[in-house]
Amino acid sequence: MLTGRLLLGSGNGSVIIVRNRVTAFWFKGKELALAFSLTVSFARLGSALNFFFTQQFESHYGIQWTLWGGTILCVLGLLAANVVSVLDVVGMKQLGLDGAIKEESKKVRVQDVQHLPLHYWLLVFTVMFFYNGVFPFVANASKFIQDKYDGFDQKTAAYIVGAVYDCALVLSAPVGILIDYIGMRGVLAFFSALLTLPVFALLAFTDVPPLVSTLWLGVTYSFAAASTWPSIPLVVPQATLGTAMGLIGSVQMIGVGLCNLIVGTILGTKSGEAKIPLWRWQQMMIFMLANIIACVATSVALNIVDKKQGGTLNRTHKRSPEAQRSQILKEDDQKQAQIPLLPLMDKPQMAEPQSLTLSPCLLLTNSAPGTQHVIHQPDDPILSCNPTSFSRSST
Ligand SMILES: C[C@H](NC(=O)[C@@H](N)CCCCN)C(=O)O
Repeated sequence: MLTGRLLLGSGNGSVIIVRNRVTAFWFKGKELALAFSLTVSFARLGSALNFFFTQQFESHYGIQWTLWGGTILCVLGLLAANVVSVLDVVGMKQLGLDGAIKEESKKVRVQDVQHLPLHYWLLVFTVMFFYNGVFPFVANASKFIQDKYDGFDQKTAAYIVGAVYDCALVLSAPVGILIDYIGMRGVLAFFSALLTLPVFALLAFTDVPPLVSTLWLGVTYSFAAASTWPSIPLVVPQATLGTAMGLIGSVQMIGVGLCNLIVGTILGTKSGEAKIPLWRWQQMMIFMLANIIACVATSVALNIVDKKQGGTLNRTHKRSPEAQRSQILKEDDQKQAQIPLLPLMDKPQMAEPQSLTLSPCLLLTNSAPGTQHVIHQPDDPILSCNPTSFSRSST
């Protein structure tokens, strides 16, 4: 069992890192928050389907067929991953970026982790503390509801807990669209954490129906996920994005793992049957609260640092089609006037010969026959590469 779960965790963890890297690469400067939020929605759809159907499937067909069902789903995931991989490679080649990305990635060393910006580390801790309050709670909440409130059987309690993920399933995409338009990632991360505080206080110390708290948590969780994860590509260089995504996932899950151990110690029972006294549940909720308070603190620090460094997180990075079109027209005019590419840069310091910053989303091919347009996106740390491979080139 442990071996199986370790294998599942390592496979699943790697898939998440690659998926995040691919999403960040192809959607940066476009609907990045929506793209990330849709991955959260589909993950939560998986949780909801699992929640509603797996037990019934098992009681009809037995554990062996249920496990084979899981295996078939993994094979489907493998096929989908292959399709994504082909699309990624073909797309990179079409943009002429494949060689440059490989070159840049080769230069990334483990020591580079220490050069990841303060922004990034504050995001890591904001994410870790937030999820420390959510995942261990969701894992134990069904038992809590049965122990604390009268009249809830196991199934009803499980449905009430499931409301956290059902809410995220529905809200993630609209929240992603909103964030793509308004930016405000740092501010929303802060408010998501702040507004999560009452959830645990209500559960621990009042008789307000638990569904209110789980729906509320579903809303703040949707905003927290949609504002934090898509912020990472905005603060780290493209070549270290895979490392940055992997690291944040590891720190997050180490935090959640440790919290699960602490919660286990607080609740003090291994038996699923015995009723756990309310004071123990209250201690657990206070522990969840402490994590969310830490999350509020790190998100405040995140916003302060972000403001000092130009406000990248709270700005919108999505370009309207008009903005993209006017940039193309501007470049066309300059091309006709035989003005070289580099003076197009908005920021003079970005125009150093060794460091040209590009997003694939702003590299438009075929807008004029045989011509590849390279459009600079200001403040975009996505890719540092040799300008000769990217300047306007005839194809
Ligand atoms: C987007 C976020 N993803 C994660 O937290 C993953 N690192 C781990 C998911 C594990 C779920 N059992 C999320 O799902 O909110």
